[in-house]
Amino acid sequence: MKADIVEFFKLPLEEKKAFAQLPNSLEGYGQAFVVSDDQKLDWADMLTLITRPLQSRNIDLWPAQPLTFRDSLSCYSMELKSVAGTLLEVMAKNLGVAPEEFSTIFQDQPQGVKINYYPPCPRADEVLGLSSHTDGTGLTLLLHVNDVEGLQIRKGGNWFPVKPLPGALTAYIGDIIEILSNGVYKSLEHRAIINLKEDRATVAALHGPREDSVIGPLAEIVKGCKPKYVSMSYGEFMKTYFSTKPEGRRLVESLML
Ligand SMILES: O=C(O)CCC(=O)C(=O)O
Ligand SMILES: [Fe+2]
Repeated sequence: MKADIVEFFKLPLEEKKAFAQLPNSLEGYGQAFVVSDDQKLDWADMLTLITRPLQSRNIDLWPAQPLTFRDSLSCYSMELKSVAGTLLEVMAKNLGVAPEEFSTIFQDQPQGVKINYYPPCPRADEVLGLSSHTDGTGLTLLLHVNDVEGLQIRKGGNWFPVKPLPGALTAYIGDIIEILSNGVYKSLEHRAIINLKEDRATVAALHGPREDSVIGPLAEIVKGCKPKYVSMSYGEFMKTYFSTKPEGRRLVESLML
C-alpha cells in the first residue's frame, strides 16, 4: 500500500487527474473543504476513496496506476476492518454498552480512506498541510506512509507532535463517537504541518456509522442524566460537517446542548 501510494503521487498531474473528484463530490483526487473561490487552500493533495461497504466502491476512481494499487487497497481495507472492529468492541465494553449497540451503528463497517500527500514547501511555516480540525467520523486509523513527522494534536491549548512509530497505526476518535458516548470519548483536534525539504504521505482510514443512523448520545450511556449533544440523522451531520471550513473543535462543540 505504502509503495503504491508513493508511486501514484509521483505520476504526472494529467494522469492523476484521470481519477479527479467529480463535481459536488469529495471522492477521488483533489482537495477537501473547498467552500469558496477565494479561500487559501491547505498545502496538500488528496485522494479520497470509499472502501466499505463493498457495494459503495466507485472503482473507476481507484487509481489504475500503479497496477497493484487496487489490490493493495482492497487488502489494506480488509485488515483495517478487523483492527477497527476490535477497537470498537473494546470501546463499547469500556462505555458499558452492549456490543450490539455499536455493531448496529457501525454495521458492515463503513470505511473510507483519505490519502494525503504533503509536498515540501520552502516557506513551510507559512502554510499548513491540513488546518486544525476534528474528523467527522467514528474512529480514524492513520498510517504514516514514510516516517516523516507532521501530525500535531492539541491538548490544553498547546500543540504536540505525534512521532510516527514503525509498524504502528495512530488511532484517534472522531466527532461521531464523541456524540454517541455523550462526551466520554473526546474527538481529537489535530492538524498537519509541512516540512521544508521532505515530503510526507499518510492514509487516514475513517470508520463511520451506517448511512441511515441517527447520531446522538446512546440511551444506555445517558441513562438518568442529560444528553449533552443534539441528535440528528447522519446525513444531516455530514451536510453540516462539510459545509464550513473546519476550525478545531468548533463543529462538534456547536452540537452541544
Ligand atoms: O496526515 C496527517 O497527519 C493527518 C491526516 C488527517 O488528519 C486527515 O486526513 O483527516
Ligand atoms: Fe483528520
